Amino acid sequence: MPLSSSSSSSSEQFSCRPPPTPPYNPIPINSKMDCSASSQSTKKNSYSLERFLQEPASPSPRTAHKSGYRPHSSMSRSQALQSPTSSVGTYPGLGQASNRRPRLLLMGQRRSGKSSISSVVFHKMPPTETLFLESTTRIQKDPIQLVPIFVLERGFIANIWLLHSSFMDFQVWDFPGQLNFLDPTFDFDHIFGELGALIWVIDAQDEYLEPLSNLHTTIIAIQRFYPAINIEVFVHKVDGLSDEYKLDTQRDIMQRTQDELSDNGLDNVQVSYHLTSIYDHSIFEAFSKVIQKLIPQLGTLENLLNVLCSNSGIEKAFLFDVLSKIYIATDSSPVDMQSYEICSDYIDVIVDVSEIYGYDRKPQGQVSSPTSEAPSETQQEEEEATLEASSIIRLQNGMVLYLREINKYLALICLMRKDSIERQGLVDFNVQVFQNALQRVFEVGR
Ligand SMILES: Nc1nc2c(ncn2[C@@H]2O[C@H](COP(=O)(O)OP(=O)(O)OP(=O)(O)O)[C@@H](O)[C@H]2O)c(=O)[nH]1
Repeated sequence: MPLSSSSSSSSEQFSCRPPPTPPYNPIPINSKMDCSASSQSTKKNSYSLERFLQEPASPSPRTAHKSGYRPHSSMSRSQALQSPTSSVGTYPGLGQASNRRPRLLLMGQRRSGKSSISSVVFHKMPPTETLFLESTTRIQKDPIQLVPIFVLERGFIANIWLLHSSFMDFQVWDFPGQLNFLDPTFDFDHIFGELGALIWVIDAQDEYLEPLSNLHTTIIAIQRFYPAINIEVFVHKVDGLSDEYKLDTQRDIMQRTQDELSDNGLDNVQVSYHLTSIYDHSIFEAFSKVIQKLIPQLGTLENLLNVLCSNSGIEKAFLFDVLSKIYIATDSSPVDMQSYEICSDYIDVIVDVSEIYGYDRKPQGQVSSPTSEAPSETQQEEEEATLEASSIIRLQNGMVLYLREINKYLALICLMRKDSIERQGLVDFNVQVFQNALQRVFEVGR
């Protein structure tokens, strides 16, 4: 939906790093990027942006975008809720390796909040409604995939598939707290084979020594056979705790885990810890980090975002999955919670506005052929079919939020100073280059 709003809102306490030195440049379209380089590097190497722009070959996602596109924003929230699909996407690298979806496994003691996390993040359940969730008794397998039904209905499978093969495709398994996977009746391989990440949820408001001991047993058991699994510990329900107590709890859990693993000769196991709550953005932030680790092209995405930021006067850029509000990549400057929160809230604003004022964009192929009676109307329809949603919000503290729809599921949200948006043509151009590069990166991955 071509959406362009310009409004003012207040935002206090905005901490951002100082602006890059102007003048900012258009991203040189013949610059090269190292797709395998570390995320910190913005060195230019093996992928030419010019090549991204000029290679004709296969039908480009951009064409697909034009021809089979329905703006994400025009999909109603209720549709999103009813759909079993979320939009974190299909990530070809992972899927291709095994032909099976990588899994995120949620484990932890009973009532620690596993089902609530899954419902809030992937099904948009309001946090307060999780109070009525019943205890899980069987393993819940939740496919999070992105070949949405309405794409097939629209008959643009080939084009859209290209577009959608760029995202992640995985399953979230909710493992009931009362089940013991070490029981010989459980198929260990079925549970842990193909696992991308094990998310262990600990209720920080409850006694956690026993769950912690179960976590240690689990890590020790899976390390022998599946050392590549990412182990993520969510120190959950921290909304009721003071800042000091939260950090103390996290520190204690880390220390005990480290000691236990060292005692068992597992000094090098990488365990990540996140303080989370479904009542604020922390759960989305934590999931963003978990999912980013499963995207092999993360370094490339970060490099592209770094180049975009440094050439356009952007302070912080996030590539968001709109439905889940998980960011799949950001530039390599540190993420501060306030920036993330305001960008995440911005998505809600845009989705709400689009639900009211959005409309179905006709795919290019369905735009009626020009007639002598109404040529201008057809032209307008064609133009609308090719426009991405975009929006700018000016904040009272001099910062600007810039949103640009990248494709059906992804949106780029940038925070910049007011003087950077004065060169909006330049920013738009650079974002377009970034968008094309992104599509090519995913095509190459496919
Ligand atoms: N305060 C607070 N409560 C939470 C949070 N997350 C979940 N809860 C509450 O914790 C309770 C248990 O949540 P569930 O999601 O059912 O827990 P579970 O781990 O799936 O439980 P089992 O299905 O028995 O394994 C619910 O009443 C939730 O509302 C949180 O971040 N903060």
